[in-house]
Amino acid sequence: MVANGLLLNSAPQLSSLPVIHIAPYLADHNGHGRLSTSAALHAACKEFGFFYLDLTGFATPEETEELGRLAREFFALPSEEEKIRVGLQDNARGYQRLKENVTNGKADNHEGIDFYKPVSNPDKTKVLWGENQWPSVPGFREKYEKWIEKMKELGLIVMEAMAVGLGVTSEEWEELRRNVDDSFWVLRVIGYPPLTNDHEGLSCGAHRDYGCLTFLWADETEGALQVFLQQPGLVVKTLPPYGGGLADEAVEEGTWVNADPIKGCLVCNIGEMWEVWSNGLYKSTLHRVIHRGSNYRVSVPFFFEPNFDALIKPLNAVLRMQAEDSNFLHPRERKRVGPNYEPVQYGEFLRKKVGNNFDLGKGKYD
Ligand SMILES: O=C(O)CCC(=O)C(=O)O
Ligand SMILES: [Fe+2]
Repeated sequence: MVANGLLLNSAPQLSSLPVIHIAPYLADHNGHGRLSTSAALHAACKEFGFFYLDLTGFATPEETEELGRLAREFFALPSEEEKIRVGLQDNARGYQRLKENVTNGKADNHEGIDFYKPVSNPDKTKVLWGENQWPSVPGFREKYEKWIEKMKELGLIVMEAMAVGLGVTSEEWEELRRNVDDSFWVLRVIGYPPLTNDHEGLSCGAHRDYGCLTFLWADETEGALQVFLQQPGLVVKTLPPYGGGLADEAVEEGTWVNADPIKGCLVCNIGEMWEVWSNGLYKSTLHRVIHRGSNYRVSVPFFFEPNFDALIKPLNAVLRMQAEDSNFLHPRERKRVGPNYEPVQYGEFLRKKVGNNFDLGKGKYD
């Protein structure tokens, strides 16, 4: 990392990423709990684009530990991995070997399995439109399918809570809900061997998630996931923000901080579609994984995404809020009020992203 021309090698310990409890939102009797969760989400999305979600009352640490155990069992079986390679299906669903995913032109030091929402008319000759490939590890499919159902439910809960935080009317919420009620979700099960000194890339290169909400469970490994927090005065090279085109590095002011796991919590962050909905008010924040320890790290991100045919455009509630705030300028573009983003057809956008994977030298997040 370059800071004021100096190289910083270690990420400072993060103390400030907020922890937001989902329980008050679930067990609300008077509206107060809901409003407090919504207000906390609003503040976290404006400030960081990242937060911890405490799942007490919704899921137990035992459930997530089991996901980790099953993932390890799978990654220890090379012959099983080869049976479900992405190339055997639609080039998106299935197992990707170590270093096969590329971010910012460099191979990522991880392997993983990708699952997507099943489609009703599968055709493996069309990118994204094939069938999921499940490992034969006993219990794997059953436990992961249960987790997917939970994460879909959580996605709708958090979406509603966020919408409330933005002051949407009930009609506006219904409209937004119709864009996410058949989420074209993605689940990744990722295995990270430790980085070796001769590896050119990272465990997972710096990127912004491109969709809606990411719910990440990771094992107890510390110092691996890092989040880029803006901090005036500290200059580092990063990627350009959403809409900034592909890959050229930009200079931003900030610092990389660790987002270590907290038991009972998921790490949650917003993707670029939320940046569009919120007209730039919420940030889709850069993050990366640098795993240098001695253990094999496992993480399981669930990407709660819009419906495939959703049209994503700045929400009226946000435009109202920004119009009332005479000081509002788009945080990055310094533009005046009004929509700062063109509408995005989610499915088309995703096809381009995933299509990139199969062009030489490009990856999921490029
Ligand atoms: O493994 C992690 O901690 C993060 C992975 C990630 O950022 C991603 O898959 O988008
Ligand atoms: Fe990510």
